[in-house]
Amino acid sequence: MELAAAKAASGVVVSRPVTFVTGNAKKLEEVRAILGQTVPFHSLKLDLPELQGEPEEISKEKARLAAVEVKGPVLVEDTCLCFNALKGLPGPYIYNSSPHLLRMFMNTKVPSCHFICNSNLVLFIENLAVMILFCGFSLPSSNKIINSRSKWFLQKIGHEGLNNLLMAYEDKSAYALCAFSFALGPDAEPITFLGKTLGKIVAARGPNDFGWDPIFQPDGYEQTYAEMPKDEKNKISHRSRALDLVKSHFAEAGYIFETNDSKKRKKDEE
Ligand SMILES: O=P(O)(O)OP(=O)(O)OP(=O)(O)OC[C@H]1O[C@@H](n2cnc3c(O)ncnc32)[C@H](O)[C@@H]1O
Ligand SMILES: [Mg+2]
Repeated sequence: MELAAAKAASGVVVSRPVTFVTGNAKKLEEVRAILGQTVPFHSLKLDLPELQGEPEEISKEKARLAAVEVKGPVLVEDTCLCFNALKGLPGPYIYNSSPHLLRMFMNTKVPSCHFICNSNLVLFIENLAVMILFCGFSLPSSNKIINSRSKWFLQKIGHEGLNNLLMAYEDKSAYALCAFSFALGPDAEPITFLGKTLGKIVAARGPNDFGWDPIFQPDGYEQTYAEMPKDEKNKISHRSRALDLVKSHFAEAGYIFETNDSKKRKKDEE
């Protein structure tokens, strides 16, 4: 189906550059460095609701909504950090939760704390409650379940909290998953490109300037994402793997982007 869409798009004239919709400056920095000149794009911050579900579906729906807003070609991205011991959670919910419920929980002492001597068990129960709260809260909207758009979870429990979620498990393995979706316009079905990097969750090391980079150590490396030079992360990251597929798609589809110059030339020739 997606292949057919790509074939049908071959040689399609696109009237303007792709709008990469994101509100995350660090993400944008990496996308710029990885894509270079291969895909003509500019960026735009739009506050879009994010569907609850599988990463691919969240990303696709985000592209549909973005294309309607932009009325043109859009690229969107959704990134997850998934813990194998927790069957893939936090996953897409790494940054989405209800601030009200979370704040309520953070300010409430678990009653059983007074009676349980094993502090690891207390921590485990607290973590479990956090997981239930942040995965369980959703609002029905337009027949779809849409997450509360607030971005508090990572900020609230931090790197240490994310490590603590795995405290009761020996398996610290995890993966970073990136889902880009591209839609030619509001009427086109988005195409999704996935990139995955395997690794493990470690105590935070390195500069704290991009999300969970300090606690993710990719397999085969002694450094966390945060400790790596940027160009090294960009060679092996979930984002670069997904963007390699985006680049191949653009190369194969042969979209023709009209620039202001080419539009002017065409007008002059007429
Ligand atoms: O506007 P969008 O593009 O959605 O930006 P966002 O910041 O909401 O981004 P996501 O929903 O895709 O990402 C969820 C969280 O994961 C973080 N994140 C995304 N990519 C990351 C990376 O490569 N390294 C570390 N953290 C990352 C990001 O900062 C968020 O806290
Ligand atoms: Mg987001």
